[in-house]
Amino acid sequence: MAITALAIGKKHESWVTDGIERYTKRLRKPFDLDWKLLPHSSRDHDAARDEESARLGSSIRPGDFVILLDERGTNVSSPELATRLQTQFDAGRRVVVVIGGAYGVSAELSRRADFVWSLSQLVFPHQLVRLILAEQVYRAQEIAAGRPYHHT
Ligand SMILES: C[S@@+](CC[C@H](N)C(=O)[O-])C[C@H]1O[C@@H](n2cnc3c(N)ncnc32)[C@H](O)[C@@H]1O
Repeated sequence: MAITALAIGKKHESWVTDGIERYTKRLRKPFDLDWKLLPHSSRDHDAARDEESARLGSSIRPGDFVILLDERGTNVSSPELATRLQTQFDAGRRVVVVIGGAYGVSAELSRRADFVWSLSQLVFPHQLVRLILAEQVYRAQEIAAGRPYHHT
């Protein structure tokens, strides 16, 4: 179990590192986030997207529950996210969250997703999406545990 976050770009940039650390270090199983950071493609646009998507896809196993972050997906509330994650943990599935690179992900990788999650219709830089993901997973953990971090 646990959550694997797959992202393009070998490191967290300095302007988001503190924030990502702040939340990641507070996570405990099964909500702990295991960051797998993959290199950018040196190619252009569609070729970069396809190469990066192939790399992201090769880190996904057949039984994984794949959440793709994409602004064209579905919005969920934080309590609903907590429930969705807990359901997958209860089923014994590893959750993999995919953050695309500058050009998003291929149609093939998109089809593999079990859930396409939109944070907003606004497009965010992928480094900022890492930070939002870390905070939302921490929030989901606290909601699932019944602790008061999330005020409704
Ligand atoms: C700069 S965006 C790429 C946007 C690009 N237009 C595309 O075709 O997907 C990089 C990645 O950040 C994530 N992302 C950006 N904004 C998002 C949002 N509002 N909701 C969910 N994910 C988002 C997605 O994973 C996206 O692939």
